Amino acid sequence: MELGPPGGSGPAEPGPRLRGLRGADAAASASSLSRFGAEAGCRAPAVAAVLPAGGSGERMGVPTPKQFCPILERPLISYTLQALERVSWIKDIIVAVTRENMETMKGIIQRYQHKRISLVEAGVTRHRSIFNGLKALAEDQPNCRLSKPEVVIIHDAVRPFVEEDVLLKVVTAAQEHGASGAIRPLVSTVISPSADSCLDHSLERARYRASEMPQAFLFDVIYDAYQQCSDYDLEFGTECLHLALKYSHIKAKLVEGSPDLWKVTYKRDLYAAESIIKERISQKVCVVMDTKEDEEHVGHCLEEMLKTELNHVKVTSGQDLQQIILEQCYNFVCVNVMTSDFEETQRLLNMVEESNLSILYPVVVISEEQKLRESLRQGTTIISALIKERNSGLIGQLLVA
Ligand SMILES: Nc1ccn([C@@H]2O[C@H](COP(=O)(O)OP(=O)(O)OP(=O)(O)O)[C@@H](O)[C@H]2O)c(=O)n1
Ligand SMILES: O=C(CO)[C@H](O)[C@H](O)COP(=O)(O)O
Repeated sequence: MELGPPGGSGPAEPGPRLRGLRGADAAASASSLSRFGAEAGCRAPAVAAVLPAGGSGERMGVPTPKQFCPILERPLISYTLQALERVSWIKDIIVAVTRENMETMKGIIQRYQHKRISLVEAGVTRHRSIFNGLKALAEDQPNCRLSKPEVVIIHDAVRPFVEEDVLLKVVTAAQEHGASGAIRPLVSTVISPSADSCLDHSLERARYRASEMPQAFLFDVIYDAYQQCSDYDLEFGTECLHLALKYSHIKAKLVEGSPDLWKVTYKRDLYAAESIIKERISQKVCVVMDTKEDEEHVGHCLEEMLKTELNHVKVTSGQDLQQIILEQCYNFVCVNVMTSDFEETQRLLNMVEESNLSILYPVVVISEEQKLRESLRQGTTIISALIKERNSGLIGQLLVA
């Protein structure tokens, strides 16, 4: 078992530019847990998360385990970690990975500057991987820098679209009921075949639900259950809520989850995940103008036109760039009207690269006011198409219209 930040020194700290917003985010996020807790009549608990990431992804049918498969050039697991890291009240994130993928995982943590992560060795089944994660959090582990949380979230590494609201709901429900999990309506009816592959019986679909993730538990409830459960459970079990019921006699509170909580399982799920990510990061675009006056002319018109295609369009001067990057905008359009030396554009490129997230940021440069004025509609169509398509071959390119 490996504990503590991977790679000795752990992932690099964010630069001072990034710290400000994260601090503000953290405060807002932490208070959301206390507020939520207060509304539900509970106090904010200490929370950690365990992410099983030790599978081989057989059903995906590709050699790389699915959690390491790239989506827009970034490994799937990195999106899941990012989703959990955004939630500042999750103190520790324990990821279970196989020994052979330990270095790959450390590389991902380093590359994407993931925080609050500890690695443990995965087991041969999902339940065994989760159990290893829980053991790392239990108080009695020697040389362990982690402390036992009151509530532990369990979430598959291959469910990247988990939002803070559902995490809050399962954590608060776990605090009250001992266990909680996200559910979804069934898409297909569940039937039971007989030995000769004939229908034995079918279930009434409306009465059943699909069990999804995240799930949350009072730590002692789920840890006790894992300590008591049989080898058969650890080998063939698929449901943590069931272990809490069977061994700790806790009936989990079920919480309605969003459709995006599904588990990436087959190859087509990677394409679906990519589409969702593209859709999300295409919604915000920042148009950087090189002079104030232009905002009233080309910039203003461009902004208005882009708004017909994209949700959030913000025109800014180059001075505000740092703030825009802090707000995690993923698309920049530089309009160089007054100059042709691309100084401002180069500054933007440098900042985007330094922010270490550049892989997701296409940069589009439109030059020459006259041309842009003449074909504003065409320019808008090209810009929106580039942003929505996110062809990796165009990332970081200077496109001169
Ligand atoms: N020994 C295992 C098996 C699975 N998992 C993790 O459990 C989660 C959900 O499991 P599943 O979707 O079944 O993943 P795989 O086992 O990798 O997929 P498959 O069943 O297709 O092989 C995944 O994040 C997976 O990495 C794990 O930590 N340890
Ligand atoms: O949905 C789930 C929770 O109930 C689990 O993700 C699922 O049970 C994992 O099982 P498997 O690894 O066999 O796909």
